[in-house]
Amino acid sequence: MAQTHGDAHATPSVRVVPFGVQNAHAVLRAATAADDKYSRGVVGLRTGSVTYPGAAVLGVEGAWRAGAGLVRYRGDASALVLARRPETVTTGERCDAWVIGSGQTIADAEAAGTTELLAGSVPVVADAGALELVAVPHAPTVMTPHAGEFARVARANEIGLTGDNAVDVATVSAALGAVIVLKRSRTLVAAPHRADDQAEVWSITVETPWLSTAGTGDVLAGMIGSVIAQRRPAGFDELALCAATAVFLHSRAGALAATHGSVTPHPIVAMDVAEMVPLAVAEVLCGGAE
Ligand SMILES: NC(=O)C1=CN([C@@H]2O[C@H](COP(=O)(O)OP(=O)(O)OC[C@H]3O[C@@H](n4cnc5c(N)ncnc54)[C@H](OP(=O)(O)O)[C@@H]3O)[C@@H](O)[C@H]2O)[C@@H](O)CC1
Ligand SMILES: Nc1ncnc2c1ncn2[C@@H]1O[C@H](COP(=O)(O)OP(=O)(O)O)[C@@H](O)[C@H]1O
Repeated sequence: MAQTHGDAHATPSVRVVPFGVQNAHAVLRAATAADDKYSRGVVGLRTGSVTYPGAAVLGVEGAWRAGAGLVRYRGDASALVLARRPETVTTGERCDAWVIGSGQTIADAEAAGTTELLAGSVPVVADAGALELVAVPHAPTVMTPHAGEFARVARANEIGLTGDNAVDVATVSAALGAVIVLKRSRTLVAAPHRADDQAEVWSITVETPWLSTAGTGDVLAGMIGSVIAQRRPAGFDELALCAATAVFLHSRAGALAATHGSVTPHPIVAMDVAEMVPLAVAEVLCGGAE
């Protein structure tokens, strides 16, 4: 995948485009009789740590629930991951996408091989502790910062921010040559663009504020890896579509979880969101709410 680097100091012209069910429908595909677990997509996670083993469990659950044919887990939380999801394979390195950094410090992410993965050719989803290790990525990379992490990434790479989120996400994406998913109540997804082109930024308004609960970002990172592994995107624009599709599914799953059993939305936990992802996938596959 060719990299595109813009001028980090230029203010790009940006068009914000809402990402909806039809966009997601064009990215996902249903399993067919010709499929096997490998053709369905293999996603690998090097996530979690002794301090945050739960992040690994949540990411693995998100990866399975979004439809990957096989999920590998390599890291410190194998016992917990297998207790929750015995389907997970804890050996092997061959994957269609990697997820790294959730539940890790920068040192944990370095020890887990982030640098080696970023130097490879398999797409990488860089979350939490892996974010500041992405300088000029070589692997096709999706970065998934929340607002605090986004500011830290910009500072670490000496990229000035304007305060306009759409402009800033396009600027950081162009400067780092990576897809950026800026997670908020309205999540923005930008792919690297040429400095002289208008940047298109996908926007997904998260359906329920109950999604603002610890660990939902870890679920999302696994889901993004899963959609990438299934789709095997050919370039940055498709990589961004995969990331936006996972954000859309995550938002729908959050809304389904928050209204499960009652019309009035209610509190949810991150695992509730992961458990509703298959229903969100079904909605998208049939092109809209059932
Ligand atoms: N069960 C598990 O294992 C879980 C594990 N987890 C793992 O924990 C690790 C730490 O992740 P984390 O996001 O809690 O801390 P971190 O990135 O250092 O941010 C700290 C500072 O940043 C800011 N800030 C934060 N959010 C912001 C926002 N939305 N919007 C704006 N600002 C925001 C805020 O700073 P302030 O604004 O207060 O100055 C805050 O004090 C990470 O590896 C993650 O994967 C979690 O996923 C939970 C479940
Ligand atoms: N007010 C809000 N309304 C809707 N969604 C939100 C809101 N605040 C955060 N979110 C979503 O919640 C998730 C939180 O992710 P993150 O900050 O990485 O949490 P964690 O690290 O605890 O997993 C993101 O998907 C984000 O878009």
